[in-house]
Amino acid sequence: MASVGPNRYGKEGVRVVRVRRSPYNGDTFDEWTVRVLIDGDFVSSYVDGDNTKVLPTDTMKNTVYYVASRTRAITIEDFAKELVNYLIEHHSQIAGAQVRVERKEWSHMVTSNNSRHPTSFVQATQEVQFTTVKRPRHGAFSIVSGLKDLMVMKTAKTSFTNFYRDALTTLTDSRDRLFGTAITAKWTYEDASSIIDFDRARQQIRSGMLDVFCDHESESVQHTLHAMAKYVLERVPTISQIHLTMPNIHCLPVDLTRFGEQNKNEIFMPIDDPHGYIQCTINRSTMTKTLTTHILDLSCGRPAANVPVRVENLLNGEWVLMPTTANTNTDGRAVDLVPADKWQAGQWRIIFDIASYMPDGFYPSVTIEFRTKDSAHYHVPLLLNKFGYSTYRGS
Ligand SMILES: O=c1[nH]c(=O)c2[nH]c(=O)[nH]c2[nH]1
Repeated sequence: MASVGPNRYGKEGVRVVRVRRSPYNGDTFDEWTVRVLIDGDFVSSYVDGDNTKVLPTDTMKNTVYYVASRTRAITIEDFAKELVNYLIEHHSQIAGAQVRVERKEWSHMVTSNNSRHPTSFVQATQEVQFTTVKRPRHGAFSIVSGLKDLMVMKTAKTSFTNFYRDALTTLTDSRDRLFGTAITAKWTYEDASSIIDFDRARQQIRSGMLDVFCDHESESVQHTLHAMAKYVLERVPTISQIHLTMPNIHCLPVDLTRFGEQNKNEIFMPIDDPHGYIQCTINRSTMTKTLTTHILDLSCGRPAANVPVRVENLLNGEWVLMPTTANTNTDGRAVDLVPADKWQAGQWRIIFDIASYMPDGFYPSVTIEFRTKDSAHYHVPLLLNKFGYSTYRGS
């Protein structure tokens, strides 16, 4: 007997261009490619050829255009969330939906007199941004976002030495090779149902990866990949995991002695294939914990979600803002508020910006100052109502 296992279907490659018109600030231009997949009560369509519950994939394509025309979403993640919700809310036979959106970067053209042209755009990079947003009918969103084809190269601080050797090893140590790769990064949001500024997170992740790539004293692709992922996890608290793929696009020095010339490490031959291929997933749970907090709203006995939190350290008599800024999640928590390399014994303060959470409260913001004796994990919560607050050293 044959039985139908997991199945899903949908539309792939729905291409959408969206122009948002603004006579004052100039237009915006988005190019998205969308894939919609649904699962649910569809076994009879496979077994009996019964199409009565089958939402045509052609209708799914139309739904993409319809939701695109109505949405106020700026980010691909928020658009994908709306599309998932629309499909689940309008079709009772759907048990779960997932939407993938890929976005190509078009930016305003800058003309030769250095002004941003309001209605002309250029695609200056091959880089693609993407997201996959999923939700079961009775469950929470999960969101994995990323970018691919981010081409980078470094010509210094890159070696590969002291590697394992056997009888077939011909590679020699190199202390001054080139390191070129096309980065693919995929990260998972910890609490995808909370309000997240997805574009800001993507920007922080992208620039964090590139900062590390530039300055890292690389012993290998593996070594730099890990440093990039760790740095990003420490600075972007809304993500719980990052997966990086970094092919090693070899550039081999050309032997110029055949032509009576010396190669001063300047002339290389790029090799497409074969190439090295390095992948690794780094999870937050395997990392050192630093400072965490949570806010409990005592007026209703519930966690206070989406409250902006920042941390400062007293260094040489001045308060220095830490690079990690966070909003509390739906459990009222904010984790890893300080990057591990900055977490040390000293005087610290957490500033909770509660004005928007409690607009009629007495305190627009609360600052909690405390001293740490070491770089162990500290948990400093805030218990809050409209007219009072308290705190304690938690664990
Ligand atoms: O950074 C590298 N990692 C490797 O695993 C490897 N293997 C190799 O031949 N060259 C390199 N380079």
